[in-house]
Amino acid sequence: MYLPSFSLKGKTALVTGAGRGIGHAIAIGYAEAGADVVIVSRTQSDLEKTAEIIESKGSKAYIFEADVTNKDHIEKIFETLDSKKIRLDILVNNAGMNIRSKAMDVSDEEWNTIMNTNLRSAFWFSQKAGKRMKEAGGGKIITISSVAGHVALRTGVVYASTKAAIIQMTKNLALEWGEYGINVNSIGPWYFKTPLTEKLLANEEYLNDILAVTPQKRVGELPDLVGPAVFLASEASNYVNGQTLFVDGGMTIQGF
Ligand SMILES: NC(=O)C1=CN([C@@H]2O[C@H](COP(=O)(O)OP(=O)(O)OC[C@H]3O[C@@H](n4cnc5c(N)ncnc54)[C@H](O)[C@@H]3O)[C@@H](O)[C@H]2O)C=CC1
Ligand SMILES: C[C@H](O)[C@@H]1OC(=O)[C@H](O)[C@@H]1O
Repeated sequence: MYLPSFSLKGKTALVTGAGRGIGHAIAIGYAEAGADVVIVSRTQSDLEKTAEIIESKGSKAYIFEADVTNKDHIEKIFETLDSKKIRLDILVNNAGMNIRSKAMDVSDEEWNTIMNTNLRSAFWFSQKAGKRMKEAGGGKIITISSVAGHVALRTGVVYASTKAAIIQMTKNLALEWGEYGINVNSIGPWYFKTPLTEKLLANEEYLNDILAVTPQKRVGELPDLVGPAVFLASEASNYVNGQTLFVDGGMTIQGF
């Protein structure tokens, strides 16, 4: 038999930023693939809505209202998972944000907020999850980067720097943890309509600029991203390590 399993049945995944947007979609997609899901974000009401949908799919949802920039919150999440003996097979570092300042205008506060949310949190969650996955004999770590980590965009140098760093963090963690059966990969989306981007995408001129450099001439729909996220969380990607999968309608191949 050559076809590996794409199912996540019997697995437990932790998804940060699962209250809305891409994280919400991945959390539900994982439940549809059979996983139980630990969902983390700052907004309890968003988490409860996500949990309700996860449970409607026959999976368990574990809610953690937390700020991923607060290391004590991260510590508390893993202490709780350990005390409740909740396994961790899959980690998706999704939580992220952007402040689209020009480089000459970036403040210290903006730098710290974007770096702490997008990059620092992903490393601490990965370190905590990696230790448990090593003990368990393996696991899957997926971090959401961006095409902004690979090509220059007009959406901010600090955000782009965090997304490029995620690509390199992914390679280094894969190098160190591959022998423990841990697959560490990243997904680099182009534009998807979410609360983070809806104002931008509502601007017709801006949307036309996006489509002009997108071979598929459309922005992403959330199922376009959930498929690759399920692949990287499943046994079907057991020999894929340290990679960044750009889910971008062909944007990153666009030359002239
Ligand atoms: N939407 C898009 O077009 C693209 C998004 N991305 C990345 O995808 C990821 C998700 O983006 P979207 O779903 O669009 O964003 P969003 O703003 O719609 O959702 C982000 C989620 O992260 C949570 N979050 C943010 N800061 C947090 C914190 N400090 N602690 C806990 N939770 C926090 C929010 O509560 C929300 O649930 C981000 O890493 C973003 O950089 C990458 C490329 C394109
Ligand atoms: C493609 C980028 O990641 C996209 O650009 C933005 O302005 C948003 O911050 C998204 O992340």
